Amino acid sequence: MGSAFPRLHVITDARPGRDALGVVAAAVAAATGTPDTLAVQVRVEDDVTDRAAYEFGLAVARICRPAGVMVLVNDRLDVAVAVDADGAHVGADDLPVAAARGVLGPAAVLGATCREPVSARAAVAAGATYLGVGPAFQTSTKAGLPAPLGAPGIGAVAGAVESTPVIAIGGVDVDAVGELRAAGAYGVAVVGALAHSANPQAATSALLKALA
Ligand SMILES: Cc1ncc(COP(=O)(O)OP(=O)(O)O)c(N)n1
Ligand SMILES: Cc1ncsc1CCOP(=O)(O)O
Ligand SMILES: [Mg+2]
Repeated sequence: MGSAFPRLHVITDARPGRDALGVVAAAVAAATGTPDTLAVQVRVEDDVTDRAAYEFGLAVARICRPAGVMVLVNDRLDVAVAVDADGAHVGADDLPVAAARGVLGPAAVLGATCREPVSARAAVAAGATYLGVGPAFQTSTKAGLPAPLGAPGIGAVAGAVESTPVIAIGGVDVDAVGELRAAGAYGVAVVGALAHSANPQAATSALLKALA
């Protein structure tokens, strides 16, 4: 893994019947030569067993590690440790940020979901190294979310935390990257933009180019 924090976070599509590993392999192939531009976040459905999540995380790590691509694990810190991931991502229903930092240790990458400046500053103070902020726009891959923040809402959080990278998530496609970056987002996280693409490698290349 290189020294720069990745601007593109590809999150595995947790829905049944999806070729999640195929998308990961395509994304990693698109990042050949620039591995530190990409992170892959292992995200599974809540009802997936820890054993299955672990096996899936190992399979993702086997694709990412040889290529030098960062691996993060959503929610399940034990799985993150067990597969020797670079870090993890937590939200409101997961371990608190300070507790997650305690589990992962000082060197790990730790992301926290935030939607507004006050909780964003608190997450950084508690040990978050990046923030996942959204939904930026309407999304079809996660239900029950609050109203979209739009680029201005993303920018409000980015302005509140200054040097902590803000990763915009939710309904993000390549056409939205410029607007989100202009608002202050450091990078973006995507599920559907790749999972719904007929050519996830080309879609990743386009996102990486827009983020460069
Ligand atoms: C980069 C990034 N941002 C936000 C999220 C969402 O995390 P969370 O709010 O805990 O929701 P779930 O993903 O666990 O359903 C994320 N995973 N990654
Ligand atoms: C996990 C998560 N949190 C907010 S939106 C989302 C899913 C990703 O959104 P999209 O599929 O629209 O990229
Ligand atoms: Mg979560």
